[in-house]
Amino acid sequence: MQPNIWPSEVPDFQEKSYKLFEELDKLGVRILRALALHINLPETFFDNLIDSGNSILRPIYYPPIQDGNAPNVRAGAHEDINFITLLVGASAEGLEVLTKEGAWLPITTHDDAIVVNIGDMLQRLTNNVYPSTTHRVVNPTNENASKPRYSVPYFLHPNPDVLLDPLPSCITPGNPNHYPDSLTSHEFLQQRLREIKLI
Ligand SMILES: O=C(O)CCC(=O)C(=O)O
Ligand SMILES: [Fe+2]
Repeated sequence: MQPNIWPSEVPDFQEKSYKLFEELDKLGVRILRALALHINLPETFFDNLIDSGNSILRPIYYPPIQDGNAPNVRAGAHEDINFITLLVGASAEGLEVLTKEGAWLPITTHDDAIVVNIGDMLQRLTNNVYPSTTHRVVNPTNENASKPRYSVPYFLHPNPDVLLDPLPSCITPGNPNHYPDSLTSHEFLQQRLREIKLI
């Protein structure tokens, strides 16, 4: 992984970013505990699968769109690769999630609300019991269209050696194993990064 770039123009950037990273990481542990209980796993089941600091806090800058003919989509429909993603409110609307009915639902958060998306690694581990959230970012149609957009997702990743094979408790006659090939989280990540041509 590339080293962090710390802008010197913003005095407390490094300290505040680390603080945000740590707080989102703690929140992620709590959310995974709730997700574990909901599918009858021990509450702390995920705790030692995510304790090696493999997660990423990624500030994203979407440039302003000044060209009226530019595509309306800033980030195309996709699923995140990791366990869960925590999104603090972005600087402008635009995030949309795909509902079960196949409609795009705009998600606009205020104040201290945090959006939680399930990623493909959790989907795999739970044999689709927790399906990953398909989402995209569109360009707003109001005056925010011509402004840049900032968003800072926290991608909570399992440790690289975690086996992402479906948990036996998530395999039932009605939900047979969808992922018979054994893969570690590291192998899964490499496979996905190759698919999207990032490596
Ligand atoms: O910009 C956002 O609000 C979401 C970004 C996103 O979906 C991603 O980076 O995977
Ligand atoms: Fe995403």
